[in-house]
Amino acid sequence: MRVIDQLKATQGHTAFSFEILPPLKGNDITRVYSIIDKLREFDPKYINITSHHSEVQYQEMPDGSYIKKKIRKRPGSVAIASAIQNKYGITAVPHIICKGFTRDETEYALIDLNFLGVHDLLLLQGDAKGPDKSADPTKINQHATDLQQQVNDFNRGIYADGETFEANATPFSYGMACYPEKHESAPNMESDIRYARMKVEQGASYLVTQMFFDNQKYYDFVTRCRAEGITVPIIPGIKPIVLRNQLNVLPRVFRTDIPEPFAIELARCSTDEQAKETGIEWSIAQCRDLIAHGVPSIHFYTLMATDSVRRIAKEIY
Ligand SMILES: NC(=O)C1=CN([C@@H]2O[C@H](COP(=O)(O)OP(=O)(O)OC[C@H]3O[C@@H](n4cnc5c(N)ncnc54)[C@H](O)[C@@H]3O)[C@@H](O)[C@H]2O)C=CC1
Ligand SMILES: Nc1nc(=O)c2c([nH]1)NC[C@@H]1CN(c3ccc(C(=O)N[C@@H](CCC(=O)O)C(=O)O)cc3)CN21
Repeated sequence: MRVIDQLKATQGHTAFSFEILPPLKGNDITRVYSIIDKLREFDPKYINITSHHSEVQYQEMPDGSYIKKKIRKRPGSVAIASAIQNKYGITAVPHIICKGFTRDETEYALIDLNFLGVHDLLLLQGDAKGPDKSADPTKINQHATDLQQQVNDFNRGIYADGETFEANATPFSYGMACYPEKHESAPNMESDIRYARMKVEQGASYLVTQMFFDNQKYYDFVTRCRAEGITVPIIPGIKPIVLRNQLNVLPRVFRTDIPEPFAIELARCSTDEQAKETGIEWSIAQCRDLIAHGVPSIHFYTLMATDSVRRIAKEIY
């Protein structure tokens, strides 16, 4: 069932979903299955699979010179999405990103996903991992809204080069990202919400938030979006903190505030194990409050935090 239909079918119960990363190149899919097996009992309505483009790295040669290498550390999002759907019968949502992929490459991924019966996507800009000077910007989608146009065109039977084909009987549906604390490159919140509204007007059936640790920021953001005419579900994204240094890393990398009481508790932790326990408690409190506010679903970012997500889910579902 499509994500949006899953969200509509919750009948007042907050649904559970989570996001996984493809294994590092060289590892097999059993790593993915072991995460899903740990979280399956909480009835995930859908599972997101992140997408990672290649990164440019310089490798030192024996003679002291360097060669430039493009390395894709975590390939396989399309295949993993299909494998999950077939093995578990759970809706898989592969991420499709702009950065690092030409429109042609994206088109081939859409064609493969269509053949595989994976019809839910999350459309994102993606993070730039070092400048790739060989990439031709005219061949790459710049913003998530450009990628969205490509998917909409594909749904209508128009390829990236303008050629037409008989549109697929089963079009893609998709969600997109939003930022309760503003995206780092947005000049102001108004502009960020304007683009969020554009995403919805042009076809996003729901929005999922960047991680946040202060629910009030999420509630205020939802109120503002509703006032701006955004009516689709806005799914809160929750990241359990598992490391002491995330107190400083997450605000720097994701521009998300850690509220003072939580920051004080984390600063008091002398081991990562204590930070993990503190993170679990904070997420449980956050989720209980979100559920009390009737959110349709909570989406968990599981990276390094599968055990935490399991313990949180046990408490709240
Ligand atoms: N679930 C997930 O995995 C999530 C991932 N992210 C990540 O956050 C990053 C940003 O992704 P998106 O939000 O998809 O990027 P985006 O392209 O929608 O937005 C990036 C910035 O550009 C602005 N913007 C959007 N469309 C524009 C347009 N047509 N013209 C000018 N400005 C425009 C936005 O307001 C924002 O400031 C990515 O790295 C993504 O992977 C963020 C939240 C959740
Ligand atoms: N900008 C952005 N990119 C993403 O890939 C992304 C988001 N936002 N938000 C939602 C989810 C959550 N994601 C993530 C990704 C990494 C960590 C993480 O824990 N990273 C490491 C290193 C961070 C760094 O230094 O780059 C950490 O120790 O915190 C957490 C959540 C992936 N997704």
